[in-house]
Amino acid sequence: MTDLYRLNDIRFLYVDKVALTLPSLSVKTGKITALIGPNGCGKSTLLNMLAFLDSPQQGSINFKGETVRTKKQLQALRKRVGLLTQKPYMLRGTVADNLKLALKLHSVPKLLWQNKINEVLNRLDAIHLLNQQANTLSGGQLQKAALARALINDPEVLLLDEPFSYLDQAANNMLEEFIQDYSASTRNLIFSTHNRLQGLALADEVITLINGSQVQTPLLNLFHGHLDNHIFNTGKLSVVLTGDIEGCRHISIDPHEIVLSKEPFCSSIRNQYPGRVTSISEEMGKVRVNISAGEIFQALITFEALHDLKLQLGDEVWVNFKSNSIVTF
Ligand SMILES: Nc1ncnc2c1ncn2[C@@H]1O[C@H](COP(=O)(O)OP(=O)(O)OP(=O)(O)O)[C@@H](O)[C@H]1O
Repeated sequence: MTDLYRLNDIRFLYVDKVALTLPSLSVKTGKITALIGPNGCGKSTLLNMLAFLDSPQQGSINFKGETVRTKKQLQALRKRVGLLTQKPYMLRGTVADNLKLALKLHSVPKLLWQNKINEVLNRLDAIHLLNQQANTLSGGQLQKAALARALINDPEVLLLDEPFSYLDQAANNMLEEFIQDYSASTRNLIFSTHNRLQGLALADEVITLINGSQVQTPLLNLFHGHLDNHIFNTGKLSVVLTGDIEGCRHISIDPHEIVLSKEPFCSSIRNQYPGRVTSISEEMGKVRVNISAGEIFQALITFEALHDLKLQLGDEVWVNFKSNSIVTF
């Protein structure tokens, strides 16, 4: 199946500051894709590019097999995607007025407007906002109204930039359900979040960005620090690395690669740290255990392992991982 997007050799700059460097990046068709990474890593910049609002200074974007070359193409493609920006902006007038304008810009016959507006607002449980002035909406209501606007023309791709930012628990749950239902309808959805666990839990595919580059790690157990002679020092603990590594600034350890034990291992594992269990929760059929051991580690273990270890909150436990399970960048 053709990729939804294929980006090649991309460089995006704000004046002379490089915001994105992506040698090759693909987004699969019919999936929920999460774009995760810390503040300032380039998520919004990438989403604006995927919405065809901004073009990179270098490289090419291919959408559904079509390589974008001209301004005319960009303008046409903009209409095929829906973007919910991080800080949505609505024009003066009611929510309905804003939705009508979105329909008008897509040349939808007037006859269909009311039905479409009611349908999209009902879908988001927001029909009560229909006649509310846009400038009186709360942060969460504005988010819903803007999501309705992004959805109303049934886009081929829905792009959501940090959609959970201003939501209370109920609205957060509603949006999570919306995203999960969206996947069932085989539409394409890409959302950005700095909440790694939310991204991992909701998405089929995850794209992780650090400092404008894609990294092949889920960013769990991500630690920053300095490398000195195969010892990576985070300031709170020292981690032994092996192999030919030069000047890395970050390490991450896959939570599946962390082995927990009640006693220290007498084995070749070089990285062993005593800690204390700070939380235990179920996650996607496994058990996530957080351990405070200098740094906070997250381990994903089986229910059998939890049972065998008889782990409880507050228990002392050893965090163990092999040097070759550490990703450096
Ligand atoms: N208009 C702009 N002019 C100059 N620099 C910008 C501009 N917009 C973003 N940047 C810079 O580009 C980098 C990427 O920003 P971007 O907004 O894409 O990151 P982000 O991952 O979406 O961040 P956040 O999670 O805080 O929204 C940052 O260093 C940011 O300061």
